[in-house]
Amino acid sequence: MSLSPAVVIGTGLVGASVGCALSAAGHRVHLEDRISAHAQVAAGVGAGSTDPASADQVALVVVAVPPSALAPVIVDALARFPRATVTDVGSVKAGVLHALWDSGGDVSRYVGSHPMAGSQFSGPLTARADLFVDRTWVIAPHRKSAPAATQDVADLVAACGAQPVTMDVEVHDAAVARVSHLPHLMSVLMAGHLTAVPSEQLQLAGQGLRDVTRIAGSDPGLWQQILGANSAALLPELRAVQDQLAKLINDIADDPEREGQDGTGVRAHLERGLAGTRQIPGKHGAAPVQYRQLVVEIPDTPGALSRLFADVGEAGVNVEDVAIQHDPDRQIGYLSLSVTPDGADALAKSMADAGWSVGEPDPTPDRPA
Ligand SMILES: NC(=O)C1=CN([C@@H]2O[C@H](COP(=O)(O)OP(=O)(O)OC[C@H]3O[C@@H](n4cnc5c(N)ncnc54)[C@H](O)[C@@H]3O)[C@@H](O)[C@H]2O)C=CC1
Ligand SMILES: O=C(O)C(=O)Cc1ccc(O)cc1
Repeated sequence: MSLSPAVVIGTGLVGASVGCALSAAGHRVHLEDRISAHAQVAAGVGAGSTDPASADQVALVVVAVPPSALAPVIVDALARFPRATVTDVGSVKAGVLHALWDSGGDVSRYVGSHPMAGSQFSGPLTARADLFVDRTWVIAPHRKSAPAATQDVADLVAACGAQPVTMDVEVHDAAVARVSHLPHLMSVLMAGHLTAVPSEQLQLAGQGLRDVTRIAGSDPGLWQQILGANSAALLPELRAVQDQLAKLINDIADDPEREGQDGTGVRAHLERGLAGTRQIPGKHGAAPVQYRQLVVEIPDTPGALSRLFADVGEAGVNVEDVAIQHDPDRQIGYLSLSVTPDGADALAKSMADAGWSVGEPDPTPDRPA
C-alpha cells in the first residue's frame, strides 16, 4: 500500500474526514494538529492514531489546515518527511504554490489538491468517512511535480471514493471563484439580510430560504482567509453580479410585467436563472439529468405515509429526491418524487396499481399576455 503510513496535519472537518476515509480503506494514518485535543477527537471518530509517525517511513502527508497556514505547514512537512508525497486540501491553490516556489524546498514531492466537498461545519466531530464519495476532487500538479507524487494523490482521491479532475492552479482558482466563492457570498448576503427581519416574519421561512442560506452558516474566520486568497479571481465575478443586480432593480422599478425584445425585463432574469440551474452537472460531472416529478396524493388517514413509502420501495425504482407539500385548504398532502425519466412510467404504474392517486405537477402556467 503505497499510501501507508500517511500523516494528516490539521484534523478538523476535512482532515479528520480524510483520516476516516483512509483508515476505512485499510491505510495507517497518524494525526497531528496544532490543538492536540482536535487530533485526539479525530482519533476517537476513527480518523487514525495520535502516535507519532516514523518520519522517514511516511509515504503521504495530507495538509488540511486553514488557508493562511498552508504554505508554512507544507514547507515544514516536505522537510520533516523526506520520502513523502505532500498534498494539501486548501480551497485556493495558486498563492500556496507561489509561496512554495519561493521557499526553496523540494517541491517535486508536492502536488496540490482540493476536494469539492465539505459542509458549513468545522472541527473533527463533524468528520465523515463518506464525505468525498462521488464528489469531484481537483488534482493540481505543477511543472516540477514528480509523476509518482501525482499518482500518490490520485490514489488518495480513489481511496476516498472521489472523482479526480486534473487542473492547473490558475484555472482552478478562476473556477472556484465562480462555483464556490461567489455562491458563498450570495448566501452570506441573503442570510445577513435576515438579521433585520422580525421573528414573526421569519417563522414563515421555508425550505427555499434554508437552501440559499445553508453555507452562510460556515466559519467566518476560515472564509475570510479563502476569500482573501482568491480576491483577484473573485472581484470580476462580484462586479458582474453587481451589474445584474442593478439591471434587476431597474426592471422591477420600471415595470415587472414588461418583457423587452432585447432580453431585458424581469422575465429574462428568471429565464437566465432557470437556464443556470440546468448547467450544473450531475454526479461525476455527467450531463445534468432532467428528473421527472410524480405527485402522489397522501390521504388524511393514520399510517398513510409509511404505507406510501413502503409501496415506493416495492416499486424498485431509484428515487432521487422527495418532498412533501400540504394543501391547507383541503387538509391533504402530496408526496413529490423526482425520478429519472426512464423510471417514471414504471413507478407511476406500480403506484397506481397499488391504489394511489398519481399525477404529474402542473406545468408552470404561462402568464396571460
Ligand atoms: N470546510 C470545507 O467545507 C472545506 C474546506 N477545505 C479546506 O480545508 C482546509 C481545512 O478546513 P476545515 O477542515 O473546514 O477547517 P477546520 O477548522 O475544521 O479544521 C482546521 C484544523 O487545522 C488545525 N490547525 C490550524 N492551524 C494549524 C497549524 N499551523 N498546524 C496544525 N494544525 C493547524 C486547527 O486546529 C483545526 O483542527 C482549509 O484549507 C479549507 O480551505 C476544502 C474543502 C472543503
Ligand atoms: O457545504 C458545501 O456545500 C460546500 O460547498 C463546502 C465547501 C467549502 C469550501 C470548499 O473549498 C469546498 C467545498
